[in-house]
Amino acid sequence: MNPTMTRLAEEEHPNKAFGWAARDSSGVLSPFKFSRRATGEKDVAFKVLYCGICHSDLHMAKNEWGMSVYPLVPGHEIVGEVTEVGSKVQKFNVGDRVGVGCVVGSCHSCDSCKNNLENYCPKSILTYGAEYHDGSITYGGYSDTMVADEHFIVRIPDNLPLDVAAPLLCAGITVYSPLRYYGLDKPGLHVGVVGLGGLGHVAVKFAKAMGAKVTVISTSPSKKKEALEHLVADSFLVSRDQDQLQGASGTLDGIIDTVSAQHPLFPLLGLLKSHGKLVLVGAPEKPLELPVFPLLQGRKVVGGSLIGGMKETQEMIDFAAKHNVKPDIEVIAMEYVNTAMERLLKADVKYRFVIDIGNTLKATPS
Ligand SMILES: NC(=O)c1ccc[n+]([C@@H]2O[C@H](COP(=O)([O-])OP(=O)(O)OC[C@H]3O[C@@H](n4cnc5c(N)ncnc54)[C@H](O)[C@@H]3O)[C@@H](O)[C@H]2O)c1
Ligand SMILES: [Zn+2]
Repeated sequence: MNPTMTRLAEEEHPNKAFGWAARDSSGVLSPFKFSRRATGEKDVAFKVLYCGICHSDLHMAKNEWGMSVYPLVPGHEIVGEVTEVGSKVQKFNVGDRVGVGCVVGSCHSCDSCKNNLENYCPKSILTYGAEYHDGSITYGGYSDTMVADEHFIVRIPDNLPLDVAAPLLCAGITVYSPLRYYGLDKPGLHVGVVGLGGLGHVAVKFAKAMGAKVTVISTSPSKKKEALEHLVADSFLVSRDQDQLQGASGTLDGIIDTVSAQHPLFPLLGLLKSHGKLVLVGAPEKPLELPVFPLLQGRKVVGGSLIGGMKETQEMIDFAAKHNVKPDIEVIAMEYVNTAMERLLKADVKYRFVIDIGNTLKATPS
C-alpha cells in the first residue's frame, strides 16, 4: 500500500483506531491502523462489539461496483456500547446499546431528508469508503471503535442481543422498508422471497411477522426443508422447475428479490398476480434483462429499494424486538473474515456472519 495513504489514515484524526481493511480488488482483508475524529458536539462514539458481514461488503471489498476506495474497512451492520457523547447529544448516554447502519451523513435539507429518507439524499454519506463532511474517508465497522452523528445512531432494544441485532441494521431495514412502502405488509397477502441469504431469510421473518403468506423461491432444492420447517415459510419453489413455477403462476402479490448475481426475471414476473410488484433489493454488478410482455399483462410493477431512512430503521428494530424477528447468525472471530467472505460467495452460511469484534479484534503492537 501507498505509505502516504497509511500515514494519512493513521494521523489525520486524534483518536487511534484499528480494524481490518481490503487493500485492492482481491478483496483480501488484513489488519489496518487508522484514526477516528474526536467526538464532535453532536457525535456519539462507541466501542464496536459486533459487526455483520453483508454481501455488499464483499462487492465493495472487490470493487465490483467500481466505486471502492482503498484501503477499505467494510462493515455497516455495526453495534456496540457508547463510550462518549458530545455536549449537544440529546438522545444517547454513555453505556447505551447502539448501532450504525449504511449511512452516516446527509444534507438534512433536501426533500428526501425532510421526509426522513436520508438514504435517498443525493448527498448521503456511506458508512465506509465515502468522503465525510470534513473531507476524510469513512471507515466501517470491521474495527474497534466508531463515531457518528447522533442522527445516524439507532438504539438497540434491551431484549435484542447485540450480535443478533447487528444484521438488522442493513439486511433488516433493506427488506422491511420495501415490504412497507410497496404495501406488502398487510395480513393475508402472499409474498415471495427470492434468494435465501442474509437479506432473504430476514425478509421471510418480517413478512411472516406482518401476517403474510410467504413463498421462498430458490435455485437450490436443498433449502426447502430448512425454509419450511425452520423459517416457517408457507411454501417453497425451485426457480428452475418449470412445473412448480407453472403451478404457482399468478399467485403472488409481491416478491422481494435479494439475489446478488445475474438471474432471469421472467420466471418471477410470471408468479405475480395482476398488479403484483417485483421489488429488487439485490445489487448484481451486471444489469438484468427485463422482459416487457409479462409486465404489460396484468399491469405489473418492477421497483427497487435501498436500505431505509433513520426513522424507519429505528421503527424496524423496535418492530423486530416486539415481534421476535431475530436473524440467524454464525458468530465468527475477526481472523476468520477472509474465509467467511469465501463462504459467503458460495452461499455457505445460515444466514449471516457476524464478527465478534469485542472479543476477537486484537490490535497489533505498534
Ligand atoms: N438494496 C439495498 O439497500 C441492499 C442492502 C444490502 C444488500 N444489498 C444487496 O443484496 C444482495 C444480497 O445481499 P445478502 O447480504 O443477502 O447476500 P447473501 O450472499 O447472503 O444472499 C444472496 C442470495 O442470493 C443467492 N444467489 C446468488 N447468486 C444467485 C443466482 N445467480 N441465482 C439465484 N440465486 C442466487 C444466494 O444463494 C444467496 O441465497 C447483494 O447484492 C447485496 O449487495 C442491497
Ligand atoms: Zn449491507
